[in-house]
Amino acid sequence: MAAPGRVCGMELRGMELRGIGKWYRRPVLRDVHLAVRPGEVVAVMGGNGAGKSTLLRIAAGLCRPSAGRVTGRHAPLGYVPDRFAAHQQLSALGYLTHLGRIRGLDRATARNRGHALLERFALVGGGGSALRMLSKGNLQKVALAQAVLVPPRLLVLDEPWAGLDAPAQRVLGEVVAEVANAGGAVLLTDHRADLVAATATHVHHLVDGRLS
Ligand SMILES: Nc1ncnc2c1ncn2[C@@H]1O[C@H](COP(=O)(O)OP(=O)(O)OP(=O)(O)O)[C@@H](O)[C@H]1O
Repeated sequence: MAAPGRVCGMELRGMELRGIGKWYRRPVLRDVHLAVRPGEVVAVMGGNGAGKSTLLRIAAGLCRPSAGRVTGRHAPLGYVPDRFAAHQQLSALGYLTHLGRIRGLDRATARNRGHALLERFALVGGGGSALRMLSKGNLQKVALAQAVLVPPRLLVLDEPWAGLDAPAQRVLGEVVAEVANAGGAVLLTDHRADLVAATATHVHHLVDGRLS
């Protein structure tokens, strides 16, 4: 296992967001500075529309900032969006196997790892369930499983507890801790202060586009 902060003997500074700004019709993010180091679980909290998802999309490289830059975004990246839309006919396990192969795993490894994650999150109906038939909470379990299918060095989670029952919430806490203990950097947002406080090593608040 790699010690936090070191991978292949090379010291990593982790991801840094410097002077991030984002404008749509109005400024959403203003001069945001944020570091997420290996082994850290950094949470960003804020009200509806505060810009949390926008910030996480920029961190994940899915959205360009209007100002500033992101450095140290190391692959593999795991990402759970705020809305995980899966309308495919594929089964949950078929989807994870497919995704694992795209991410460089061989078929057996992708399938075994996908199966183990779905078992761990206790997907109701099992891996054979069609994605489009899954309830919100069960679909969230698949979203989480795909994010850690290949152990990530950067894990970005947008409201990861949404829809999860109590046992799955506990599993999520364990999975996040495992990623951080293996030297991964975790950036997340959620509205549940108790879960965030129990999980994060650092908590920031986004108010009027600025981070405190
Ligand atoms: N693609 C877009 N085009 C225009 N405006 C956008 C876009 N994405 C986000 N916004 C706006 O940016 C603001 C911040 O949205 P964002 O989704 O980042 O907030 P949030 O803090 O994640 O909110 P919530 O807690 O409700 O999920 C909102 O006013 C939203 O309407």
